[in-house]
Amino acid sequence: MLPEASCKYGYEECKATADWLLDHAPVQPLVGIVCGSGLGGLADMLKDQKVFSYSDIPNFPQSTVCGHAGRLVFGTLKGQPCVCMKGRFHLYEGYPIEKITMPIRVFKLMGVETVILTNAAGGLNQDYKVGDIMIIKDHINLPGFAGRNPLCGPNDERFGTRFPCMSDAYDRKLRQLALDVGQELGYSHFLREGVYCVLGGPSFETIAECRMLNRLGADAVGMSTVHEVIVARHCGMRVFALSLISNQAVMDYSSEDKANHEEVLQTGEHRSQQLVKLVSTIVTSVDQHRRGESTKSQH
Ligand SMILES: O=P(O)(O)O[C@@H]1C[C@H](O)[C@@H](CO)O1
Ligand SMILES: Nc1nc2[nH]cnc2c(=O)[nH]1
Repeated sequence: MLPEASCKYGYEECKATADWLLDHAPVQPLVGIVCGSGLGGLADMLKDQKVFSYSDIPNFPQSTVCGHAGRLVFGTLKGQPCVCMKGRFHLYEGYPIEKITMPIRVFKLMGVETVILTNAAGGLNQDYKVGDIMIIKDHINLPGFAGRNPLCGPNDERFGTRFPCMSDAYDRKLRQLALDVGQELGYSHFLREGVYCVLGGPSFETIAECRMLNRLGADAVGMSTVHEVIVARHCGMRVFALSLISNQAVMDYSSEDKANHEEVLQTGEHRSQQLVKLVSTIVTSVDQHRRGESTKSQH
């Protein structure tokens, strides 16, 4: 017997949402940006904005977490048409995993080619400091080990293949571009490259869990991004992702430190200017890169 098709957030619903947005938006976006906890300021960099409340968008989930405003912002960045999610969805909010990632498929159906994801994360790597920005080069999908993968269930070939590759999930050229841009901006002393591990949350990790994750090869731990990355790669979009190290994961039994959401939001505020500068310069360069590629292909 075939498994029951769970079509609640399937192709037709994503297409209806994408069509509705395209009918109402001022631009057709090529770049999609997802703002992490406390990083909603990234949306402010867009010019000529048109803002939609998630509650007004057909089929869209609602934000329930402080630091996630629940607004979709369309606009341009140096002429580049963009869409920015000011607020994302997390497993711990109680949403089905395919609902968390539904906006990524809506991005795809609106014509987005490159997705830039940001998050706040706890630093596991002992060389990292609070306020560092980590370019994600790879991930560990811990919920995926237990079968929680957004691609579980019937595969819709209109989005992508049944068995997508993930060894190249984080675009190498965009990572290099970010390192170059970071160097030009004088950010190299707080720019890192590392491995992000997703957990379900909402409780923060125990000391033993942090030690284990670090030994497994994770440099930072969080509660998001990976599911969105898997869905974005499944449907062929280019992915770039950043973690803001918002707090140091507690790894020492003598420490009095306690992870908390207030610190996460505060670090976002402190680093927001540099993060905006970094992301906006990358987006502008992505455009030049794309134009360069299309000029090349015409010759
Ligand atoms: O949406 P992100 O991954 O930035 O949010 C992180 C994980 C939790 O939602 C929250 C914990 O402070 O921040
Ligand atoms: N799981 C997890 N998510 C975070 N988001 C921001 N900081 C943290 C953290 O320390 N752990």
